Amino acid sequence: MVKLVLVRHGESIANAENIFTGWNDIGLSKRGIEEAKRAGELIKQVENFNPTHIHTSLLSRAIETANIISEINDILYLPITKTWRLNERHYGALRGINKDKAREIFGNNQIKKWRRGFDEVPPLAKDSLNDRRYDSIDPNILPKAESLHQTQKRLMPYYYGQVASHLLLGQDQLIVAHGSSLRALIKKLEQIDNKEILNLEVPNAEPIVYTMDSDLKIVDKKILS
Ligand SMILES: O=C(O)[C@H](O)COP(=O)(O)O
Repeated sequence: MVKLVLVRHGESIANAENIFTGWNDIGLSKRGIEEAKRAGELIKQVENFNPTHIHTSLLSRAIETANIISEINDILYLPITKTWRLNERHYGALRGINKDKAREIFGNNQIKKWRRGFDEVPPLAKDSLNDRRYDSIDPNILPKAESLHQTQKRLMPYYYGQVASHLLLGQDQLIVAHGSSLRALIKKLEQIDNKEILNLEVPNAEPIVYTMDSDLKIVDKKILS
């Protein structure tokens, strides 16, 4: 048996202010730092979880959470990979807008479709991000907004290549990422259909512990809170 643990970052300053974030790089709130510490303590109590690698995004809120969890678990020495493929879904032109304000502008139904639907793409950002953390990525594949489906398409090659490959060797893995990038991954891992995914929420800093068999079939799932 092998374990895969998924954690959404602790509350960010934008989460606290109810603002669409996506690829905007916003740090943890004070509460988010405490939540990350608690997630670290919860992970410490998972029996037989000995990760060999940590995977996170290029966004500070996830990196900070991964660092706090690593410190609490005495695993700061482990290799940590930061990849845009684990970034939050790109929220396009919605980034920076208060979610209640967006409901007033676009209507509740449309906002729900953009936030929780599988194929709905939010309105595109006007410009590509001018941010050197993305310099090494082909500009043709850098998104200006993403549906959950598109997020899943850019994430899964990383999961199969860099995470599942270790799990198949019996090496536990830890992923610290975001609400929608984790929903995209969970949808695939648990084969959740396009209708059911509307109801899946991934709260901040509640570790999800999967135990998998040698074919990476999920035999147990626990959400720690
Ligand atoms: O990017 C964001 O705004 C949040 O991380 C998650 O968005 P959501 O509340 O629509 O899931």
